[in-house]
Amino acid sequence: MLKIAAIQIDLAFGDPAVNRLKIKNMIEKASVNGPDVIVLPEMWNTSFSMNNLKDLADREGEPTKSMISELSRKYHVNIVAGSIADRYGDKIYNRLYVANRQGEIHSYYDKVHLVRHAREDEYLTAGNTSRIFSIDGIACGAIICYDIRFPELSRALALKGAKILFIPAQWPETRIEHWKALAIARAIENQMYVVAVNRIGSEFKATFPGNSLIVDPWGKVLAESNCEETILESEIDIDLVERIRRKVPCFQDRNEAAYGID
Ligand SMILES: NC(=O)CCC(=O)C(=O)O
Repeated sequence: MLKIAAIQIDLAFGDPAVNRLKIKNMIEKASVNGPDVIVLPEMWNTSFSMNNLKDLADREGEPTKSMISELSRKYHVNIVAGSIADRYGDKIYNRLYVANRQGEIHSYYDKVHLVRHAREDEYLTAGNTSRIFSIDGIACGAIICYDIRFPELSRALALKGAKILFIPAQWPETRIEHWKALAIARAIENQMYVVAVNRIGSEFKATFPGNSLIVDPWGKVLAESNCEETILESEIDIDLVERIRRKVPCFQDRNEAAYGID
């Protein structure tokens, strides 16, 4: 069994120092119950403070990487460090880092689909690949928020062997039905666990209702939060992935030749 702890919080707009402190405190709090994996929400250092992003974003992952590395080592826990605004030269990525229990940052993922209707693409550089990473020997993948609308990306991760899909987000209340339905759909169609972590609070005209979810590969919601600051916890049985893939063998019945996709 793998114990998941998803951190659902409000974020301070454009104030990385305040957000870092909050994240640190929440990781400490979550660690009390001995989780195997802690998961953080999207763009938790700066939030979507786009006009100031060049100044506020991390530089090549710092100081976030050092902080996450120290905390994962201290609490002997894997951390899927949500995503942060991360500047490399002139480019800023919406980037997720992964740390293991030894404090090694061993993988990262850059949000592939930027929200054009919210002008994310004017400030951020999109990623161009999906990545598999290991958590205690289990193949996992991550996508970020809007990426959930593109089933091809989650499917690519499933085909590469992912058994757990992590989805940090800042998903607004106005489209919350989509969030829940899509999280469950990604779990069912790929027969994998989905850990979908949203924030709460509000920014400009958007309100974020939380509704973080942990969904099993059958589509059953194991844990769901409402609109408050919380640590959403669930234990997951990774063997269930194979049991369900044997019972309903969709992956064996795929017919790529018929799909007409290169
Ligand atoms: N931060 C996001 O990617 C928001 C995505 C969203 O609101 C939507 O897809 O709807």
